[in-house]
Amino acid sequence: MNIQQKNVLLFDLDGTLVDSAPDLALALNKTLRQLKQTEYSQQTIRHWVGNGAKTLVERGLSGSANISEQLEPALVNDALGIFLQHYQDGLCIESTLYDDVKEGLLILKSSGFRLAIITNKPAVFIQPILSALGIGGLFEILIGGDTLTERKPHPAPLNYALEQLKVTAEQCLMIGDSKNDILAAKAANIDSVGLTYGYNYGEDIATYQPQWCFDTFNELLAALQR
Ligand SMILES: O=C(O)COP(=O)(O)O
Ligand SMILES: [Mg+2]
Repeated sequence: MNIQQKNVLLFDLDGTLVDSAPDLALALNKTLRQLKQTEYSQQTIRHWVGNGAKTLVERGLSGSANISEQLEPALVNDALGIFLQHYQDGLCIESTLYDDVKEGLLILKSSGFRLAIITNKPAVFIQPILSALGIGGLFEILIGGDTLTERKPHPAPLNYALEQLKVTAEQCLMIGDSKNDILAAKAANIDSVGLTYGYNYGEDIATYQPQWCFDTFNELLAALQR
């Protein structure tokens, strides 16, 4: 289907609209320090973002994107609680919208597109981050990694969005930076856009074959408006 025939845009959050890695890294390193574990650079932690808070904490404790089988569940549990508190206390200190996101979303909204957020981060953080960055009132629904029992790359959050918005898969476009977004979209029969500037574990998003790839938010905007 042609990209101009889409009228419902399902946006991923981290790495797509918001460069949230600085604050995720700050909170993770505070957690690791408190637990007397090794800390990591923001550059390293960027490659660990994308599967929600618990996985990020497990990767931090493992020092790798591959989670160690030796991790103690009690340590993970403690670390997750500490991390969520630190992140809550500093949700938007260094996080920023990517270039042209605010202006672009306002144009899309006023041109009649319906907008939704489908992220893997805990739902409780979504609205405060959107509000802090000045894009709080634009989205009809906000779906987090804990809204349902399944999260991206599972198609459930996308199917749930279709139900809530009462729209068809054909009307929708999933827009994300990570393979989780593209795989979830394919499993839900929704066309997708891969944005190349976010976090995808250091991999090229084109490898996952979204229908379209763009290097900037403005290129996406231009394609939707053409
Ligand atoms: O917080 C994460 O793990 C990633 O969230 P995202 O799904 O918005 O990219
Ligand atoms: Mg993302």
